[in-house]
Amino acid sequence: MSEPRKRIRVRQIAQAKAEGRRISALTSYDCMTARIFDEAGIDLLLVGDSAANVVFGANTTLSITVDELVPLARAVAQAAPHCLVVADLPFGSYEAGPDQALATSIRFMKESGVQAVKLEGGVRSEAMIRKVVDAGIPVVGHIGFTPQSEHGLGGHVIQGRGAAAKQLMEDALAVERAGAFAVVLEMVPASVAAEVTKALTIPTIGIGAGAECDGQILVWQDAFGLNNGRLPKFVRQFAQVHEVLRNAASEYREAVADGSFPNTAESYPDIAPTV
Ligand SMILES: Nc1nc(=O)c2c([nH]1)NC[C@@H]1CN(c3ccc(C(=O)N[C@@H](CCC(=O)O)C(=O)O)cc3)CN21
Ligand SMILES: CC(C)C(=O)C(=O)O
Ligand SMILES: [Mg+2]
Repeated sequence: MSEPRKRIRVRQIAQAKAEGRRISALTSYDCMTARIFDEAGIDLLLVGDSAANVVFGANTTLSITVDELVPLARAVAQAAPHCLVVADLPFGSYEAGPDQALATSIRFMKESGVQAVKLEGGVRSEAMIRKVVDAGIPVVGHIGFTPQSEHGLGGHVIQGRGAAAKQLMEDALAVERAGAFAVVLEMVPASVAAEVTKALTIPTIGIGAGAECDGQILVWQDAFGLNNGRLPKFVRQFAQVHEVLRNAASEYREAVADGSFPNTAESYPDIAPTV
C-alpha cells in the first residue's frame, strides 16, 4: 500500500530545486478548482490578487482588498489538503512598512488557513519580507513585472532587459537575503531568468520567464481557456473550458425551452415506489 499523500511544505519546495524537480503552480480562487488541482498533483496554489481581474472583473489588480481576498483564500486552503497554498497580499496592505506587512500576513494566516503569503517587490520590499519571515510566516517574493505597480512601470512591460538585468538580479538577491522561500519572476527575458535561477539557492517560479526557472505558474482561467479574451504571449492554453461551458449552457437552455428537462427520473413521484 502506498503512503497517504502528505501536504507539500516549504521544505519540499526547496528540495525540489536541489533535486532538479520542476515546481508546478496554478492560481485558484474557489474550493472546486482547488480540489481538482490538488487531485492533479499541483505543488503550489496561489490565491492571487489576479482575482481582481478573473473573479471580480476589474482591469487591474489594484482594487482588490484583504476583506475580499481572505474568504477566497479560506475556500482554497480548506479544499486543497496536499498543495502548498499561498495568498497574495493585496496592493495597499503591506507597502507602508514591515508592521503593516506583518499585520496583514497574520490576518491571512489566522482567517484563511493558507501556509504562506506572497508580496511584490525586491529591494524595496526587503524589510517587509524579513519582518514577516521572522514571525514564522513563509514568504514568496515577486519581481520583474509586478502588476500592482503597472501604472508606475508604464503598462505590461518586460522587465530586466539589457542593462536592467543588473537591477533584477539585485532584487532577486534581496528577496533571498530577506528569507523568502521562493520568488516569482514575471515577464523577464528567458536568458536573464536563467541567470537569476542559477544565482539563487531558493527556487524561481516563472510566468513569462522562460523554461529555465525552477517552476512555472499561470492564471488557471488563462491556462485552461475559461478566459477567452486577449491572452499574454506567455500563456499556453491546455484546455478550452469556455467552449465546454458555453455549449453546456446552450444545451441546458434548449432542454428547458423544449420541455425535455426535467424528465420523470429527474422529478419526484407523489408516492415513493415500493421495492
Ligand atoms: N488573467 C490574468 N492573467 C495574468 O497572467 C495576470 C492577470 N490576469 N492579472 C495580474 C497579472 C497581470 N499580468 C499581465 C497582464 C497582461 C499582460 C499582457 O497583456 N501582455 C502582453 C504584452 C503587453 C501589452 O500589450 O499589454 C503580451 O502579449 O504578453 C501581461 C501580464 C499577469 N497577471
Ligand atoms: C500571476 C501570479 C504570479 C499572481 O501574482 C497572481 O495571479 O496574482
Ligand atoms: Mg498577484
